[in-house]
This record gives sequence, C-alpha cells and structure tokens, in this order.
Amino acid sequence: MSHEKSSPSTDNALHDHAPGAGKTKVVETVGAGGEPQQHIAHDADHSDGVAHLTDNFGHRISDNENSLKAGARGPTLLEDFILREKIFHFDHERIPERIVHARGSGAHGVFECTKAIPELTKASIFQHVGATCPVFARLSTVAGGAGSIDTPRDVRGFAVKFYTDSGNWDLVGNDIPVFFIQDAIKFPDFVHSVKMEADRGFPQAASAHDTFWDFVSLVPESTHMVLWAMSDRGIPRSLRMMEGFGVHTFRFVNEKGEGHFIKFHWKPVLGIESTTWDEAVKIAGANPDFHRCDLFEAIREGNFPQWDLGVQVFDEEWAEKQPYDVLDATKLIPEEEIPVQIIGRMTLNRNVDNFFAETEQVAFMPTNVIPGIDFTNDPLLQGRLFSYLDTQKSRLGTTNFHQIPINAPKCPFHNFQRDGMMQTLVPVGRANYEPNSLAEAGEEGGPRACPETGYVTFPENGERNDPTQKLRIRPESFADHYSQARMFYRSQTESEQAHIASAMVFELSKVQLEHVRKRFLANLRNVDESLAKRVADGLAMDLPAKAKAAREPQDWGTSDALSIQKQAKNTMQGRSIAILFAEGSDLQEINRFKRLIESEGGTPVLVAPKVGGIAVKGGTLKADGLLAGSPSVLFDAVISILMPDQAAKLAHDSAAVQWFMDAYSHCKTIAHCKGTQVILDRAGVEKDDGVVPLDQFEKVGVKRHWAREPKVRDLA
Ligand code: HEM
Repeated sequence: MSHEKSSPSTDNALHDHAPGAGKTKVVETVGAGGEPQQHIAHDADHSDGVAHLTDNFGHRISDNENSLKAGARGPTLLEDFILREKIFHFDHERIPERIVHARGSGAHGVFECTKAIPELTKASIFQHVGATCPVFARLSTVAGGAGSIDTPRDVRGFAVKFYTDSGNWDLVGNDIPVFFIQDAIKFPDFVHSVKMEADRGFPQAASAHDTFWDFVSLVPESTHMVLWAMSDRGIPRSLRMMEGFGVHTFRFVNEKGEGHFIKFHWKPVLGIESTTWDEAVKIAGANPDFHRCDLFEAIREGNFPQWDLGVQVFDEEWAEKQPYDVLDATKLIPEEEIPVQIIGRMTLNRNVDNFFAETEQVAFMPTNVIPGIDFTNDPLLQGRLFSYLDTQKSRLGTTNFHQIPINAPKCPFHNFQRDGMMQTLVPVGRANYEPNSLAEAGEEGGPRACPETGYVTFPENGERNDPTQKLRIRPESFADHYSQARMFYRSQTESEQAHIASAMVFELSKVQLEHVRKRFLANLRNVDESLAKRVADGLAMDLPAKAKAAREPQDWGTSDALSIQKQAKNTMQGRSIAILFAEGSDLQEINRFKRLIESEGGTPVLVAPKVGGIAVKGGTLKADGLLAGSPSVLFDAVISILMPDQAAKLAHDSAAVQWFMDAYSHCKTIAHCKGTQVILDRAGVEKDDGVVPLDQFEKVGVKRHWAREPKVRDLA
C-alpha cells in the first residue's frame, strides 16, 4: 500500500482555496448600508482568473459583507452557518508558538554536493558531486515570542531540512558553535531563566535581566557561550551573513560500517557581518522585521543567499588526546586544529508562498537522520532526540504532523502507522500490521524492512564508557569550563573585545540583584583578568574574589576563525547602500552610483526628503524611502549627493543630521559631495578613512571603519 497514492493532491487543495489573481471579472457595487461589495457572475469559472467564494465544504457564498439577521436592524441568527464557520475558523487560527525559536523566517532552496565523500559516509546526498536535493531553512531568534523583534542580542537558530531520496535529514543548528549547557536535563531551567521573567512577563526577547544572569553565573559551563552571545555574533547584520553550526559532534558512517566523528559548519558566501549594539537597538525601532524583510527581499530580487556546508572530520583516537571532551557541547574544535572541508553548497532561492503553512508549520527534529549520519553520546544531543518529536504533538496538535506538506518527505514513505487526528491519507486494504501473509491471498501485504538499506545505528557506544553502569553523573572530562572561553576572548580583535566588555556592562547593569553581578564577575576572572576588570570598572564595582574553577583554566592560544573582524570581506555583495538626494541633485551622478553598486552585487536604495517624485538635475526622480523613515541604521554605507541649498535646509532637519551621525558612529563608509559638508559639521562627522569624497567611494568600499570607534563611543 502506498501512502502517496491515496494522498489528496496538495496542488488541488491550494488552488481550490486560492481566490485567483490577474484578469478578474469582479464587479464592484455598494450595498444598502453603503458597504462595498465585490461579486462575480454566476457562470464565472477558474479560467476567468477568479473563483467562487465558498465555505470550507464547497457551498457558494452570496454575500461576504452581511451576516443573516432577523430584520435589517435585528439580531443575528444562529442559523447563519456561513458566519459561524468563518468566525469558528478564525477563532482557532493561532497554534502554540515554539517554546524556543518562536520567531523565525523560512525559505526554500537547494543543496548541491560539491565534494563526494563516500569514504566518510554512505549518506546518499554525499555520494556524487552535483547530487542535489530540495531544502527548507528556518533561521530564528531563540528567546523572543513569535511577534518579537529581529535584532535582539540573542543566539540565532539555523535549521535546515534536506529532503533527500533516502528520507528527510534535519540539521538543526545555531549560529554559535557551542551551547550554554552540557546535559539536556538543564535545558528547561536554562530556557526558563532567559525567557521573560515568570511573574512580570518581561523583558521580551532579552537576556539583560536578573534570571538569565543568575542562572549563567551559577552554571560555569555556560561561560563560553555567554562570551559568544555577548560578542558581535549575538547581533548579526543579516540572516544571510551568519555562520551556522551543528554544535554537537555527530558521526558519519560509510558503506563499510566505519565511523568518523564530525562537526557541521555553514559558511555564508556573503561573509559574516554584525551590527553594533546601538545600531541593533535603533534597527528594532526603525524596522522590527529587519532580518525577515532582508531575507525575503534578497530572494525576491534573485540575490539568492548561499552557504557552503563544511565538516571537521576526526576520529576517536584524535578526540582522546584533546584537553576537552568532544561529546561536550560547550566546546568547539578550533579550525586551525581540524580544518573545515567544504562538501556542499546551499542556495535559498524561493520564498514561502504562505508563512503559516510553511515557516510556522515546519517541524524540525534532530532525529531526522539518514543512513550514513548518526548521533553520538553527547548528553545534550541525546535529550534533544526526545524533545523535538514530543513538542510537535503539542504545537501541531496531532501525530500526523508529518503529512503537512512542508514536513512530508519527498521520497515515498510506507508503514503501518494508522489513524490519529487529522489523518489525511486513505490507506487501502487490510494490511495494517506485520508480519502478514495477505499477499498470498492476492491482497496488498504492505511494506517490509530491509536489513541492507535500512537505517542501522552505529554499534559503538563511545570510548571511556561502561554501558553496564547506570549513573546520574557528569564525566570529569567535561569539567574545564573556562579555557575555551578564554581562547574565544583572546582570539578577538581589540574592538571586538571592547564590544564584549560593553555588552556585559550593559546586560549586567540591567541585573538588579547585586550578588548575581558579583558572582558573574568572579567567574569572569577565570576567563581573563583584564576583561573582568574592564567589566567591573564599567559597572563601578570592585572585583570580587576569583571563583573557584572545577578545573584550572589553561591557555590554549588563539584561533582567527573565531573573530568576525579578522575574516571581514570588503564587498558590496548583498549589502544595501543608501543614496541620499534632494531637489536639484544630479541624476547622472546618482545613476552612476546606482550602476556601480548593482554591478558589484549590492542594492542601491534611493532616500530623499519626499518619495513621490522630486525635480532633480536631468529629470524627476522617485525615492525608495523617506529620509525620516529610512534611518541610516538600515544600510551598510551611505552616499550623499545634495545641492548646497538643499544641504543647508537639511542641516536643520534632525532626521538628516541623525542620519549622518548614526552612519558615522556605526563606523560606516560615508561618501559625500561638497555640499553635504554643512550637515556633516552639524552631525560632528570628522574626516577619516571612511568619510570620503564621492569619487573615493569605490576605492574605500563597504566595510566598517572600526578604528573610528574610540572617537564615537565610550566603550568599556
Ligand atoms: C536539550 C537541549 C535542547 C532541547 C530540549 C531543545 C528543544 C527545542 C524545542 C522544544 C524546540 C521547539 C521546536 C518546535 O516547536 O518546532 C526547539 C527549537 C529549536 N532548537 Fe532546540 N533544544 C535544545 C538544544 C538546542 C541546541 C543545542 C540547538 C542548536 C544546536 C538547538 C536548535 C534549535 C533550533 C534551530 C530550533 C528551531 C527549529 C525551527 O526553526 O523550527 N536546540 N528546541
């Protein structure tokens, strides 16, 4: 029996509900109460580009504006099944949001294998260069609710569903390669502490509050990830410019049954880019959907975001020699030790058609693995293997959530699971059990397992482990909580270190329990004394005694791969650059910059004091954004082309002055004409490598000028 044979066609389902678009035959009238009415002719059909409005059972509706009443001014009748169905459905539209990662943005795409690795894994997708499979990615924040802002300081989820020919593989990772805790049993405690506080319901989407810092200061294993979250990684510029990590050590298994440990990495082709904290806060006000819009618009414009998938491969022998445990999710493996080999590329090339049906209903599960990919004994991963299947029942309401099109595999699936709420398949025949001999009687006997091609769990249980003992114990090899946090901090540039210190000062300043601040500072002394001192000074607090470490931290050197600034790309690709103009600005000059930006893969955005069309030298020009509604925090660099009289006028407009002040204080390139100088003077913008005349824009490019930062911000 084949499930897909009896499955209703998704296409039909979609089209039956679609109102149709394009060449409609809609007649507009006005009802007795002045209400607008839109009707179609009784003989209209789909070919007219508009469908008949019906209820959910296919009954045509005659009036979508008025409920059925006992008299024109009388009460509404219970008999009105059309009204009742419409309101009933609306009343139940919302489903529970995800307990974590509630806010996310999704897109479809394709994954292509760029390096065959059959010696490492039998996973079908990695057998041949050029092999492809469809993917769906959901990139998310963690702490905030579904309606929260896109740019809080937070970890970002990086979940990808690969619809392979051997079933779905979900790589459910984050944009930070380590995690806050080592054992799944602490996850509910950790999440409770970071979410809005239980009694007051705030703060939303923020870690700057008592309970988060209370928890992390009591749990030293979280220190490494706290450093990452307080670094610029916690405030990405764009979802398209984040790295992704599988976090846990996984296992590849090849055809011979040999296993290799691996770590998964996603490397963004556009490079890694972050905002500054002040900028992230302002973006939240200017456009709370900043990341969602950015991803959607890039894909709509054909600027498809891409990531290379890489793996670090190592064996147990190597793992045994490391000063940390590779099963401990609070540790990473420096790329300098085990380089990342690129094995494929993901391109996100199609926006969702419907946010709810796809992005909201997609159900990722780390248990979705395919032959050739296996788990390890990482105790955080082991807990996740239970959690995700379990939570889908609560969120999507039925064990049949796998039938929702976004979750269904694209390869055939057959089994004896039956019935349940919202069963949409219609299995035929009597074979809902196995073994059976119905085939001998000419009936459909159903599917059977295959020992050769079916999923076989890797037999080894891991080294240094006695599976005959049942223990609630954390291995001693997990006890070093600070050495990698130190390595992370010391691998950052001076300006990145300052950002971490300032982020900690900011967050701890919101912590009202003073003993919590002290305890965190005491822990921080184990990471780096100068950092602890800096944060204490920023809070005007004395340094408390150093916390006792379970294991004395070691100096493990530095790793450039941990710094964003050391890997920064000076590129216009994927970046948006504002061109400010006003009356009389030179159209030719504006077009020259537009062409330059476009040819480099960037997006020029025209900004002006009015949008509808302004008389410029050489014609009339419409703007994409109003100056007052398009603050410079939304762009990666700004260009200003203004006639002196207009510049003089704008010098008295706070939106214009703030525009340059922000671009300057966020260390962005400002390319400007002579006329603009009057505004720059009012904004306190001083000349430097990034504040340049128009003709130097191309040479300077779109990058951050971090050397400027000490002039504009008093960092901790
Ligand atoms: C024991 C630890 C963890 C537990 C129990 C846990 C549990 C959960 C749960 C219940 C959800 C909501 C899923 C849904 O409603 O669809 C979720 C989402 C998610 N988790 Fe975890 N999680 C854990 C650790 C992690 C770690 C270490 C990572 C990263 C490696 C991670 C990445 C994600 C992502 C990306 C999502 C969002 C998936 C989506 O976009 O729908 N989680 N997690």
